[in-house]
Amino acid sequence: MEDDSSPCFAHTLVDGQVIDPQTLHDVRVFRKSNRTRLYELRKKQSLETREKASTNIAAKLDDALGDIAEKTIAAYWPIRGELDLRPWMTKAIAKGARIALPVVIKKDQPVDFHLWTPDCAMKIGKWQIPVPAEAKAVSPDIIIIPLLGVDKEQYRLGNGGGYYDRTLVGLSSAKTIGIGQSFARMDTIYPMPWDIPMQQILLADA
Ligand SMILES: Nc1nc2c(c(=O)[nH]1)N(C=O)[C@@H](CNc1ccc(C(=O)N[C@@H](CCC(=O)O)C(=O)O)cc1)CN2
Ligand SMILES: Nc1ncnc2c1ncn2[C@@H]1O[C@H](COP(=O)(O)OP(=O)(O)OP(=O)(O)O)[C@@H](O)[C@H]1O
Repeated sequence: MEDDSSPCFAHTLVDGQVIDPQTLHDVRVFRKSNRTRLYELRKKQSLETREKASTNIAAKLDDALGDIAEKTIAAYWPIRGELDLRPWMTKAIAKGARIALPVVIKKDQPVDFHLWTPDCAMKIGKWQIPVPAEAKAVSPDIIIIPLLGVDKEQYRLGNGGGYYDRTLVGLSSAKTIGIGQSFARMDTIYPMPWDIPMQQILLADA
C-alpha cells in the first residue's frame, strides 16, 4: 500500500529542502537540454548581431540605473556568447561607479566580487574565466547577471553551476538585474527551492 507519510528515504535533500528525486532528475534533464538549445541559438548569431544586442542592452542599463556615481556594480567578463558589457563597464567607471567581476573561489561555493578597471592586470580563473589579477573584494549594490534563459516569473537559467543562486542568498540587499537576448524567454524553468528570481530583467531587442 502507498503511504505518503512514510519516512522519506526516497527523497533527496538539496540546500536543506526535501525534493522528490524524480522531480530533481526531470528538472535537471529539462534545464540541460534548454541550455544546449540556447547555446546553439547564441552560436548561430553573427558577431555583428551580438554587438548590436550588447549596445542595445548598454542603453537599457543606463535607463534602468540612472545616476550610478558612487555605486558598486557587479558586471561580468563575457563567456560563451554572453552580451559584452565591457565598453559599458568602462563608461560606468568614468561616471563614478566602481565595477567588480564575479570570481569563483571554490566549486559549489558563492562567488566573490573583485574590483575591476579597464587597465587592471587579469589572470585566468576557475572555468578559464578571466578575473582581476589582484583580489580587491567588494560587496556590490547592484548585480548585473548574465542569463541564458528566463521565465515569466523572472527565474533565470544560467550556466548550471548554481553560483549566482548561492551568492545571492548572502547579498539580499543588492539589486539584481538579469540581462540577455530576446530568445532567452521561456514559459518556466520549473523553479526549485534554491532558485532566486531576478528583481529586473532586461532583454536586447530582437
Ligand atoms: N561571464 C560569466 N562569469 C561568471 C559566471 C557566468 O555565468 N558568466 N558565473 C555564474 O555562475 C560564474 C561561473 N559559472 C560557471 C558555471 C558553470 C560552468 C560550467 O562549465 N558548467 C558545466 C556544466 C554544469 C552542469 O550542467 O552541471 C559545463 O558547462 O560543462 C562554468 C562557469 C562566475 N563567473
Ligand atoms: N543555494 C544553494 N545551495 C545549494 N545548492 C545550490 C544552491 N543553489 C543552487 N544549487 C545547486 O546548483 C546546481 C545548479 O543550479 P542551477 O541549475 O539553478 O544553475 P544556474 O542558476 O543555471 O547556474 P549559474 O548561477 O552558475 O549560472 C543545482 O544542482 C542546485 O542544487
